[in-house]
Amino acid sequence: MAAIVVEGLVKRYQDLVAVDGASFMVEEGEIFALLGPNGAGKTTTLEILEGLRTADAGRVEVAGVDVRRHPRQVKARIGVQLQDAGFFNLLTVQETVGLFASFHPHPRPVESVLEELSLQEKRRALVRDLSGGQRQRLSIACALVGDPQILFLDEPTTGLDPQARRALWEVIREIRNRGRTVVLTTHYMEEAEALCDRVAIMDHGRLLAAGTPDELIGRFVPEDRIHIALEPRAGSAAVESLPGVSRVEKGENGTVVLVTRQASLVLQHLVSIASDGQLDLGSLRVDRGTLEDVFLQLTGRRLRD
Ligand SMILES: Nc1ncnc2c1ncn2[C@@H]1O[C@H](COP(=O)(O)OP(=O)(O)OP(=O)(O)O)[C@@H](O)[C@H]1O
Repeated sequence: MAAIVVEGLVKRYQDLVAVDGASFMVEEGEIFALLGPNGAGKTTTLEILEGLRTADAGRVEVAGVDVRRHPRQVKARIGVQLQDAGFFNLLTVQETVGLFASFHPHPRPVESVLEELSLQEKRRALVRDLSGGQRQRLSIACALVGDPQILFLDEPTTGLDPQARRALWEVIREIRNRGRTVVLTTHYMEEAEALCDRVAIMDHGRLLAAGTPDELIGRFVPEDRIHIALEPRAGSAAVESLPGVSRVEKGENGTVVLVTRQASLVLQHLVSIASDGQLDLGSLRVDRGTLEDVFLQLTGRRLRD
């Protein structure tokens, strides 16, 4: 069953169309990302799903409930990560999660949520003494303590160092593995690729494409690039005519790049002619397309220009 259904969503701020007819679905039990640059309309979309803003047009169903008609019922089923400005600096971690637990009719035990977020050892620490990564985990703990079916995270890893970011990915995967649905926003392509089951790419309020990272890469950047360093005496002629090679480009440091939609076929042939002694392979690397390339293909520009 779908956890979320969005159809023809439109939101305007005066003359600006912040969300321009977005339609997508989120399946139960998946990690789903709205991915796009600053100003793409991700937060606006998320806040409409959460019942915090009203749409100008379109239909939004969350956990089977129409958000516009029954916002309270929706709020009882979701968890929303607040930015840490909402915390009291002089409360401890345990007191903060306990406070959020008191807002819900059937909260989870505070202790089990602290454990899930690896915050047990910090339970007596004051909020003001936490690191950036610990604050992010605390804000997720507060969103989880009400035992929501669907968890919303707005840019959960922004500002974290790579290690804290990876630790948080693990936490988010665990939440999914416990059968919950996670909807997040990010402008990190590699985060969406590594963490999310499905992504929707947004730009200027429009939803450009949605699918698993593999589907999007397969659809929009179907070519792989096989970089090979040939020993000086080997000519590139032997590899240029291999079956499956669409074209040959020059790579860095004199490498030859075979562009192909059939990487495994080309690799088999490469290995076979190398073992026949017809080719002396120095080194070999296969580059697949990335979501960054998908974005470039769809918009003509890089995400982080
Ligand atoms: N309350 C508001 N009033 C007027 N314009 C707004 C308001 N909120 C957002 N906008 C505008 O709507 C557009 C979409 O903003 P939104 O915050 O949804 O984008 P975003 O993709 O979440 O960006 P970011 O990654 O920077 O958070 C932006 O151009 C923004 O300036």
